[in-house]
Amino acid sequence: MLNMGGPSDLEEVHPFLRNLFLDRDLMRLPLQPILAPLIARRRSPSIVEQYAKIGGGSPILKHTIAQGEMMCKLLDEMRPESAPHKAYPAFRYARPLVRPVMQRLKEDGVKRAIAFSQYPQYSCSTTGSSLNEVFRSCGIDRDAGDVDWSVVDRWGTHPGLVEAFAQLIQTTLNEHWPDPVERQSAVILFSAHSLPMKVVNRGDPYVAEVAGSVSAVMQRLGVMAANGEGSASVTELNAAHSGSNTTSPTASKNPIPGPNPYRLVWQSQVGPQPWMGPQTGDCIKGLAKLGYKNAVLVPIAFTSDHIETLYECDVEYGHVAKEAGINMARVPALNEHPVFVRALADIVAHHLDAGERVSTQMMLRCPGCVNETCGKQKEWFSRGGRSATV
Ligand SMILES: C=CC1=C(C)c2cc3[nH]c(cc4nc(cc5[nH]c(cc1n2)c(C)c5CCC(=O)O)C(CCC(=O)O)=C4C)c(C)c3C=C
Ligand code: FES
Ligand SMILES: [Fe+2]
Repeated sequence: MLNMGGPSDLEEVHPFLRNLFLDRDLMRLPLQPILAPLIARRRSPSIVEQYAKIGGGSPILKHTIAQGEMMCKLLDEMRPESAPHKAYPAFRYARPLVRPVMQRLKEDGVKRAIAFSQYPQYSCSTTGSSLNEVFRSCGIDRDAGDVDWSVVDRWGTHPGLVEAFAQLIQTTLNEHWPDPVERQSAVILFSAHSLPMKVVNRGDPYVAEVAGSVSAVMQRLGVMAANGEGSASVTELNAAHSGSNTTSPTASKNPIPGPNPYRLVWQSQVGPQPWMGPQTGDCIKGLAKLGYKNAVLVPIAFTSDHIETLYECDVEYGHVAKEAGINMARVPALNEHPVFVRALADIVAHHLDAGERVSTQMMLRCPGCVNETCGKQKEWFSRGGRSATV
């Protein structure tokens, strides 16, 4: 279960940031081996403060272990022919790091493994970086035994993922806005970690794939609305509209039944370079200026809680919304949601049934890619992780 990971305690913040700034698949810096620890040291105090405010560390390992155990239990029932299934969290920047995990696979005598990216949408800066690290650990160093590899690299429109998001959004809307007119007026802001424009323009598929997830979730919410399971029915809206003195101009003028209005927005950009926009914070302020009163924030590109949901969304954007006069709710991260965990098991079961080593889409490098490791890694995985010619 490949992911970036997060510091489990405050002590791990510096090594986590150092590993992140050292990652040449994520960013290229001059004199990187020297600069990375220095930048990490400079950024550590403010990041330590953020992790201290969310309970002293990232909960990502706890969630990944729980998701893995639940997924494997389901898989053992669904696919006895490949049982027992076992999940190994393997993180890019925090413990358990990819390299020692590859060593454990060897010690455990594993013969068949799936590199299962836990990022639903593919970016070379996230999934690509993790796959490159697996390749470096096993393909180049050959320190992980003789494992037959395949890859699950993207699943941003899997029906189970879409269903879990749609259910979580609908529940949040229902709970946060008991009044159907107010509820219907809430703007759904799908917020994803941004990408530098340099990466987008190289042909990285992430931005388009996140948009694909958003479309699929909105389509599902539309079906739920049509079936009367959605935000508000026509009768409900008409009844509420006739007697309502709602504070939101957009709500009282236009009570259309159906899914809510929505936008895809981007968060967490760092540094002075241009990044994909519009930025989440600016959008919250902009909506307030346009007269909107209600918004719901959906973390669409990460599967468990982390500093971006718990600190940036809840603390920072919570503050922005309050200042701007927006009543904002945050949709919970997927974490151990049963529909989501079943989706993980279903993705693996289908992958095993299909017998495909890598997806066609994974084999296509970014048209602007200049990172040779990407090409070697893809070739290596397409051969099942065997006989690398490096
Ligand atoms: C799908 C999600 C993410 C993408 C895409 C992504 C790209 C990306 N990130 C940086 C630089 C930084 N990211 C940092 C933290 C961070 N990044 C993500 C997710 C994605 N990044 C998360 C979830 C986190 C937080 C970890 C946590 O524990 O919650 C940081 C460190 C924090 C900081 O210093 O502000 C940096 C730096 C780049 C350059 C990039 C694409 C090229
Ligand atoms: S950067 Fe996308 S394939 Fe290399
Ligand atoms: Fe990031």
